[in-house]
Amino acid sequence: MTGAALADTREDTPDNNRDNPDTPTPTAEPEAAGKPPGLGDLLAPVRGRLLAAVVPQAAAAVCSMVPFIAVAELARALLASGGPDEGRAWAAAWTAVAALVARLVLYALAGGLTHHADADLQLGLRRRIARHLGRLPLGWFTENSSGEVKKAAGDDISTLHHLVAHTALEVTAAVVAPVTALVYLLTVDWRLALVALLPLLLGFWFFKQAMSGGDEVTGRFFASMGRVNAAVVEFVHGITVVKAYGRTARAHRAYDDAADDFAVFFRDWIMSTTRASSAAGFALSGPAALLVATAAGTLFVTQGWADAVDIVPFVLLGPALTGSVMGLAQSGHAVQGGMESARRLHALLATPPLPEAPAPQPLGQPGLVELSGVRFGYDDTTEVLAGIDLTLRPGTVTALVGASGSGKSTLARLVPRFWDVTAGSVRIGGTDVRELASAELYRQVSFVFQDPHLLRTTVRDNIRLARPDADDTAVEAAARSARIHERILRLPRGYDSVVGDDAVLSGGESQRLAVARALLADAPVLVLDEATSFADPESEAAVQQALSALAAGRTLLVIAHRLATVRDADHIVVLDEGRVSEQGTHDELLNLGGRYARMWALQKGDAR
Ligand SMILES: Nc1ncnc2c1ncn2[C@@H]1O[C@H](COP(=O)(O)OP(=O)(O)OP(=O)(O)O)[C@@H](O)[C@H]1O
Repeated sequence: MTGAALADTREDTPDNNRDNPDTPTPTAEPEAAGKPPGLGDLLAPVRGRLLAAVVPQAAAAVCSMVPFIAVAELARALLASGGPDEGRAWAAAWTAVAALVARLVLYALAGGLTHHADADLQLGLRRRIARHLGRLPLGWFTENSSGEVKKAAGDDISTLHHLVAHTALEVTAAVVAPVTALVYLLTVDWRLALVALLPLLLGFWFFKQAMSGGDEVTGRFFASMGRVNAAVVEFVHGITVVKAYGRTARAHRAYDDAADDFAVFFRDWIMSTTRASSAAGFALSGPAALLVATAAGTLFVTQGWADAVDIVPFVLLGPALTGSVMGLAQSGHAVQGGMESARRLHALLATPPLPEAPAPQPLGQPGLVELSGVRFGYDDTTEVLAGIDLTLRPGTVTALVGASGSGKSTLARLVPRFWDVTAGSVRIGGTDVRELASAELYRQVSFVFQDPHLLRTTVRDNIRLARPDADDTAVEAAARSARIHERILRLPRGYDSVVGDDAVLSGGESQRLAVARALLADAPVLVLDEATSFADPESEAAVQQALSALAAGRTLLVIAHRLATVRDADHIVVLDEGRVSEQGTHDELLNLGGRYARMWALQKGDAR
């Protein structure tokens, strides 16, 4: 991906500002002092609307009980001992109709309010995340997988949808409807009403039994499930190695063991909770409520404690007392899921961005890159670069070579400010990269790394990503220089072929496409880290030659493992454990007879 292209997605700039105390500290999303932010903080922007939605929802829940109450009253009016009361019967019927209409309107109002709030919340969160991602150090993206970002920006925000749009309303209805029924039943016969509550109390008790040790069991469930998933992922990822080395049976066994452990745990868990949860389910079911209402009603009537007609309301409304409790358990799960998502979203939003210089400085001589006293470590314990002084001049190619792990890629990535130095400075055109506006920085530096990222669009648009207005001649010239033009012409639709669709490219071809893209971006500084490593030696040499020709007026920093491809570089820098151990031209370094000369002899021997 070219720097110029990335510039569009970034707004701000330097973190790790240990060297630069004047620069403001990174502005991660604020957190309440002492308390980790949670779901409540995330929902704060829509809290008012959610509360406003609860009012019509509560009224709708009352209205949902009114038709049952009306039917009960209708029965009592028609079956009254003094004969049918026609006026009361009609009043009950009309009340039922009015309540049904009101319920419809109120539900729509409440649902509209929460869905509106949900849409705003999602939009706001997605914008915040996109803005925040654009301000994170580029290095953050090398350490955090796109899967994690997708989970937060996509899945976690979607999880919040159910919570915001539905859960508050479901909980309100699940509480208000039974309370309405209970209040009415208390007015009919308070003794029978208390008896009708028995299934609810029993159900709660059994439910509590079923859930005992819930946190511990849930923890074990996820741990066990995690082991199964890890075994599957390991098996699938390593399938080629596993097969090639004939270890299929062993890899299978790891998966079998994890699956067996999970099966044993799950069986024990289900066995231990099945009885209690089934009993809870039965106690809270409609038939149990009916059974209690009719049995208690029969007793009351036969004992002369109540009129037969007063049993009707209990038969009609008894099931409503318990019907919504199981739904409440589901809502509990939704809240738990929402809290988990909120935690992840907050973690992402709390990642410190690179601070942007308050007053960005203008650029001096474009293309001049100076590293002075550069020290850097990914953590506080290990120093990867231990004092680098280096000048990359416009019009020259500088090659970084050295053993694996000597810090070449780290050094190259400090130029486009993937991270900030721990000490020292990186200057472009005389200005510290921390003092440059990020858009300016990415106009100055393009980079191509070993694993180029191509977008699922036409080859042409992939090449002109950084300069969408570039004409076809310019695109083709860049492709020619990167030695990929001929290959593109052989694609089914040439430059209009779509990557991943009818443009299926090898690793080396993708890299050359990325090089073409970087060339077209035309930044004064070009950083290439193993950018042609997948290419065969012949085309790698050809691309490197083309790049050298293009170096006129540009500053090139090249990392290549094959020394033959950089022997013509103007300046070769040998890194050893984070320090420059030798530097000079190919011939100078060979004459020196040091590390470079040994590496060269070794690679020449290999080549023979
Ligand atoms: N993102 C990272 N987080 C933590 N440590 C890292 C990270 N990237 C590299 N390192 C460590 O920093 C050291 C230097 O790595 P670097 O990739 O810069 O070396 P290199 O010379 O480019 O190696 P190679 O030639 O194998 O690519 C290594 O010890 C590596 O493990």
